[in-house]
Amino acid sequence: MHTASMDGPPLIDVGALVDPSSTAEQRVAVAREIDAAARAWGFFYAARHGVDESLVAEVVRLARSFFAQKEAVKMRIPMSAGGTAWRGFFPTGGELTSGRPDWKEGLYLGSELGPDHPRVREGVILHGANLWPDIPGFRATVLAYIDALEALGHALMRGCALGLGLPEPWFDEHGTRDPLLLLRFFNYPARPVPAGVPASWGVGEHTDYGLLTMLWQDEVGGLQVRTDHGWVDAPPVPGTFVCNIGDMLDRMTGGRYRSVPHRVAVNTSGRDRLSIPLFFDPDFDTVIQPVPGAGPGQDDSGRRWDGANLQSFQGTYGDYVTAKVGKVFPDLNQKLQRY
Ligand SMILES: O=C(O)CCC(=O)C(=O)O
Ligand SMILES: [Fe+2]
Repeated sequence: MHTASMDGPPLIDVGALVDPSSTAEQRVAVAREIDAAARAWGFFYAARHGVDESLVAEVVRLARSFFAQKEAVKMRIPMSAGGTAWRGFFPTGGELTSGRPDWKEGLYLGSELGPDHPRVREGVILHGANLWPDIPGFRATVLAYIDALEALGHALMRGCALGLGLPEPWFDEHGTRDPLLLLRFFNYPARPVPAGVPASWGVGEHTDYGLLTMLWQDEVGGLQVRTDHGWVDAPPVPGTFVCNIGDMLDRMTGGRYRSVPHRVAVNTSGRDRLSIPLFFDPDFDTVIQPVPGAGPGQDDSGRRWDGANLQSFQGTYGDYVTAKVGKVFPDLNQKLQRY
């Protein structure tokens, strides 16, 4: 296993997991590397991931053209218009990750569900239609990207299953048949934090809620990962996705695969930083249960950013994420309380 930087998360060639002609032996070899990285770091870089380079480049171009618009144009699709589907644009300072505003702006997207979808009809949070900016090609390209990353997510989860000694399709049959997919475009402005705005981070320390996050980042850098020996950079590596384990996979594996805190420094590079995470999460109705062979997880509340004992969580993924969402977006919380 080579490392992406001297002492950053490992870089893994995941080609065998996405290549239909690979052998079981080749896939097991990749799974072993993912297993080691998920235990030691909770993070790895996925190289040779099979997502078309030109599709990635097109998404990046569209994301940049979205953020380059005037604030008033971006505010034509504010998150407040997305309601409980949790879609749309929020301006810098609009998201509170660790109770403080983050110095970033973002566009929230996800699987496109029409008004007749049963969950949309029921008003289930995080489900619904996107708010599309008025930019040619935006919708088709974003939806193609979500599909491509969904395929990669399933492939990486099959690698996790193999790494855990489970049958390859184990997660497909236990929670990811219809995964919750959330896509975000983030712009960390070069513009400094104005005096009086209490923003100390691009994104404050947090863990991700679901199973697996696949993040594209540009060449600016700023992502940091917590280790037992302090914070370590996860610098940009062209052609890769930074992948990290979320809370639910930590819970399901009894802490064997770790959902590790990370954060993004305020951008002082002099140019804007773009990042694009895709959150590959369990089906909303999945009751989160330990995988076969998972030991009893240890209470890790003393180490966790939110003081929660993840291993004691009982319920569906929907229960978990609903409780979290309201803390990050106070406006949405008010809606949830009414809901
Ligand atoms: O922008 C990044 O590099 C990381 C963002 C992140 O951690 C998140 O959105 O959960
Ligand atoms: Fe994150």
